Amino acid sequence: MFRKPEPAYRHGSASKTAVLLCNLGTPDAPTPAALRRYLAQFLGDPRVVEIPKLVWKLILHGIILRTRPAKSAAKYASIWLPEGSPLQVWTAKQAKLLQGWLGERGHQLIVRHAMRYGEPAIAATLDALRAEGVTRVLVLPAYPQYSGATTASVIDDVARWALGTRHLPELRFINRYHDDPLHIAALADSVRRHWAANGRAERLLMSFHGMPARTLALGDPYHCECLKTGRLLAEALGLGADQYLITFQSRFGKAKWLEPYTEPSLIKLATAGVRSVDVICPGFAADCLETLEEIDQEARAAFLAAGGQRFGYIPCLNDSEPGLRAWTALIERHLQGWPTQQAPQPDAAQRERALAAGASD
Ligand SMILES: C=CC1=C(C)c2cc3[nH]c(cc4nc(cc5[nH]c(cc1n2)c(C)c5CCC(=O)O)C(CCC(=O)O)=C4C)c(C)c3C=C
Ligand SMILES: [Fe+2]
Ligand SMILES: [Fe+2]
Repeated sequence: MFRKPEPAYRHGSASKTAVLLCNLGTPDAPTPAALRRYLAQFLGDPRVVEIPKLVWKLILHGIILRTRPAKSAAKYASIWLPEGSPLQVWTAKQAKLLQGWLGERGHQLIVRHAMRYGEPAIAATLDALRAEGVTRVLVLPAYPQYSGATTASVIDDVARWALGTRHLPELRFINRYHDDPLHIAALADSVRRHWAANGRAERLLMSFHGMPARTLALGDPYHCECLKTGRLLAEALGLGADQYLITFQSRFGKAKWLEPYTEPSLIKLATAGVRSVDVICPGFAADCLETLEEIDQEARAAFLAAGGQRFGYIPCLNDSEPGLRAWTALIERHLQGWPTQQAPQPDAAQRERALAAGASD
C-alpha cells in the first residue's frame, strides 16, 4: 500500500488536539457542472446508495447525472448566499464559533470543519492538521442521529485517510447526540423563540431527512433515533400526542422510504382543516437545500395550496448560542482524558492559605 511521505519524527514534540466538525458537503456553485461533480461523488458513495455497484453506475451515469444536475442547480440558485452555499457558510461559522466557546472554557485546541463530499475535503483537512503537529483528533459528524449513509460515511472517509497515513493521530468519533439533554433544550428553545415572535400554530411538524425504509430492517438505528429526538422535544415543550407529528422528507428514487412523508402529511393536515403549522427540521445541524428550499419553499407552497393559511418555518440551530453550548458540552465530554484544558489556577487567597498551612506551592 502506498503511503505518502511524512515529515521526520521529532523527539519531544508536544501533543496537540483538534476537533473536526464534519458535515455532508455541498456543490461549490449553483451550476449544473458543479452539481454533476458533487452528485457524482455523493451518490457514488456505496453508503448512500446500496444497490449492486455496476447496476447503480449505469443508472447514475446514464440517467441521473444527465438530468438531475440542472434541476438541482436551479434549486440551489434559489437559496445561494453572496458568501456561498448556506451549508458551507453555516458549517464554517460553527467551527469558528466553537473555537471561541472551547477557548473560553480553557481548552487549547484547534477546531476545523470539513465536508464528506466536496471541499474542504476530510483527508486534506486531516493532512493539514497533521502538518500543524496535531496528535489527537476528535471527529464530530454534524448529524444528531446516526445513520449508515451519513455518520458512518464520515467515519469511512477518516478510515480511508488513515489507511494512507503512517503516523496516525489518536482518533475519536462522536456517533450521535440525538438524545443529549442540552441538544434537546436547544431545539426546544428555538421553538419557544419562534412561538414568542410569531404565535403558536395548531401543530408542530418535525421533519427529518428520510432514508430507504429497508435500512430500518437492516439494522440502521436512524429511524429510532429520529423518533426519540422527536418524542424528547415534544416532552420538553409539553406537547400532547395530538399537537405534533414526526415526518420524513427528501425521498430519492422510487423505493419506499421511511414514512410518513413530509409533504403528503402537510397536505393531509390542510385538507383535514388544520390552518396553521410550525415546521422544524431537528435532523439538520445547519440550514441547507433540504430545509430552505424543500421545506421553507416547496412544502410551504404545498400546505398553502391545500388550504393551509399559516406556515412557520423554524430555522436549524445554525449559530445559535444554545446549539453551540450543547456542542461545547458534548465535545468536552468526549475530550475527557485528553489534556486540552489548563489546570484551574488557584486564586491568590487560596494560595496564601495553602502557604500559611505550610503546604509547598
Ligand atoms: C441529515 C441527514 C441526512 C441523511 C440521513 C441523508 C440521506 C440521504 N440523502 C440522499 C440524497 C440526497 N441528499 C441531498 C442533500 C442533502 N442531504 C442532507 C442530509 C442527509 N442526507 C443534507 C444536509 C443535504 C443538503 C446539502 C446542501 O448542499 O445543502 C441531495 C442533493 C440535492 C439534490 O440534488 O436533491 C441528494 C441527492 C440519499 C440517497 C440518502 C440516503 C440514503
Ligand atoms: Fe440527503
Ligand atoms: Fe424504530
